[in-house]
Amino acid sequence: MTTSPAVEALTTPAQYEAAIARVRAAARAYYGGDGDIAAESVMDDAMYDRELLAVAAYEQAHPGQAAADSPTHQVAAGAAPVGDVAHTVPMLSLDNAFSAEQLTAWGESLQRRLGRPVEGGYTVEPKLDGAAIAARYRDGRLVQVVTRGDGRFGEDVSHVIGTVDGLPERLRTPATVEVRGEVLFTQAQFEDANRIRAEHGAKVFSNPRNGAAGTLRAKDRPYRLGLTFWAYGAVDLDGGSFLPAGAPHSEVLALLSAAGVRTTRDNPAALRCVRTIEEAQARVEEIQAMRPSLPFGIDGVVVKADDVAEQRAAGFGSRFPYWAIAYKLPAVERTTRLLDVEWNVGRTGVLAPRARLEPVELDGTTVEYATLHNPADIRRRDLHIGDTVTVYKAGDIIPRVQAAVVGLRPADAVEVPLPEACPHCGGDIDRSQERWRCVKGAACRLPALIAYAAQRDCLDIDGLGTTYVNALVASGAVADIADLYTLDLETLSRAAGSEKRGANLVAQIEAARLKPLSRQLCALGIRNTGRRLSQRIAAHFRTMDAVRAADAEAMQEVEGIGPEKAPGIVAAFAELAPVIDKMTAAGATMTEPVGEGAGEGPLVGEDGRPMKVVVTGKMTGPLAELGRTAMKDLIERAGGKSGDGVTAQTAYLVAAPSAGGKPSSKAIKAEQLGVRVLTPEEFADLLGDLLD
Ligand SMILES: NC(=O)c1ccc[n+]([C@@H]2O[C@H](COP(=O)([O-])OP(=O)(O)OC[C@H]3O[C@@H](n4cnc5c(N)ncnc54)[C@H](O)[C@@H]3O)[C@@H](O)[C@H]2O)c1
Ligand SMILES: [Zn+2]
Repeated sequence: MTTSPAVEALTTPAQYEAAIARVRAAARAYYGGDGDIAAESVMDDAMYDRELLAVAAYEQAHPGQAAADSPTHQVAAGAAPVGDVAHTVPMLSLDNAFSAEQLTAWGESLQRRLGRPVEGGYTVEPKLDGAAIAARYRDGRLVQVVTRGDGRFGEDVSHVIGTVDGLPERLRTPATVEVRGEVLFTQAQFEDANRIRAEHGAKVFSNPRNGAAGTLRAKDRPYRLGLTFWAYGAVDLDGGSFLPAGAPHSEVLALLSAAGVRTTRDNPAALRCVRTIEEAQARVEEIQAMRPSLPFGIDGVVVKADDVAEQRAAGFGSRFPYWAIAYKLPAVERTTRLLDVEWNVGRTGVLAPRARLEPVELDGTTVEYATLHNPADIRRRDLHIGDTVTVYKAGDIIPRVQAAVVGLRPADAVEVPLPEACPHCGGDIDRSQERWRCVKGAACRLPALIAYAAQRDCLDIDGLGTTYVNALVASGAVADIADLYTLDLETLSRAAGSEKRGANLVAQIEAARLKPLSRQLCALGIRNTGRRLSQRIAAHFRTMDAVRAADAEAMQEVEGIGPEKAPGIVAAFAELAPVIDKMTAAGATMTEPVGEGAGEGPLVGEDGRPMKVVVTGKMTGPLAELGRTAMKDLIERAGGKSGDGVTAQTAYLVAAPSAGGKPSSKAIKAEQLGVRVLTPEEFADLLGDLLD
């Protein structure tokens, strides 16, 4: 699904060495190995992972030429700052899987190592995107905190004791134990941290992970930043009196939780025990679905063998244990180039900047625009046109520009220019607040909005030319679109200069009022929704009430509205609530007649709307040859709509019975929601001759 930045296969020793140098330089910047505390990545993770895979592929193909100190077999690519505190047991990294197939392959390799099936089951827990630490407790008191470092030696960062939520200074039991886990900024802590840093004139952190890693290592900052901890393991240091020998992973974490440490069990995406890899995969998908709503970053899901004896039997490589794997989720942060900053004037006259970017693949979608807040914020982030910037996307929120990678700034980069006059009307700008606005306020855009609404393919009020509109706005008779519907003959005659023209306008406005919902939507002039999209929204929802009730997810069911546009459109409807109420009160039509835009076919519902169909797994029988796109086409030709996830609105789930007899996670969901599940054969029957 996600396309990745291309990395050429390495074919010569020179290319191989150059790739290693790039990986190492990126890793040094990433882990702060150059001694720079507020480390700044020069490559994004997706690119880094691709480069590292290319190095590994070359080493597989040319085993004799692999460098002894290759980043492929060193923790942190051998580039993290190493301290002088020896670890009790090495702190390793994790092997990665990027697909269900790779997770299955890992399960099979684990079985091969054990020489029999895994009996103790697996745990599935979030992979928190922060920095790893080992926290040593003696008799229940936290005495030392150490970073991962190179896995064998770490840095003493005990100065953070007392500032990390979830890592208490005292346990509820006098245990002597080393707790291992991840330290990070939650989203809220990250925003606080950047606010505090801005107040102290310090550079803002480019992302929560780098910020947390830098904060761990910074010993004498004049301010304190709150961090959060989640434990994902422990090392017994008192001969089994706190952690019984042989306690499975899940039980170790339960004991830590009981002792007062926050663990991956105490998390909205909590650790679960499962029996099979299929169940693990289903839980991975659940956690992935939760990701946008989590108040902190995760970059994957970790699956581990729960049983300690099985862990021991599987063993370790130089870089990672064989009994655990990180299922990586698509990147939510990428770096790309800032091409330009555009300024739009909002309905109330606010000047809103947005960044135009070199298109980049982020969390499964291509991103070309990102939010910027206001001029002061642009200056705080020290953004230049031409900069390489980090772009961050949490859930379905519009992506935002986080920071510039100052180290990569080209010589000809220029500070982002700020507007000198209103970009819409050319008038003066009120700069008294952080958000700049046109001094005309709402009146800045109103004449243009009304002229737009009056066009033929919108409300079609032919006689309402620019001069009359300006007169109506200037006299105060019209302050929004809804006011058009309440204008009387006298006011219109005055604006138009004669009673005859006034009467003509009254008749046209009366006709406009009766136009269907799609035209009324168009007249609202919502950014990103032209005439066509207004038609689709109206055909999909049928009533204004349904449109207003739709959240971003529901809005995306309209063809042509993706995760990028949906939140802005939903927000615009909310903002326009008073105008819509006024239009409704003035008698404007707020429904769309069935027929207009409604389809025909076996997948058209009784209400004339397309039925939602979700397809999962490989097709069989008469549909065996059809891939994803062909199935989607077929569903649409039948008048339906294809969707990715099973929801209460899904009409059918088409699923081949799985080979192992185990229902897929979608099938389980369908059953829970009472959605009908059809075999490919049954579905083919339903479609009838559409298949030929
Ligand atoms: N952008 C760059 O330039 C750059 C450079 C180096 C590394 N990286 C990124 O860093 C990652 C590799 O770094 P890594 O070797 O530190 O490994 P990693 O972060 O991918 O995975 C290992 C770490 O995961 C952490 N973790 C979080 N939750 C866990 C859980 N529930 N159970 C166990 N461990 C858990 C542990 O700290 C462990 O050390 C890659 O994703 C790579 O893209 C990026
Ligand atoms: Zn203006």
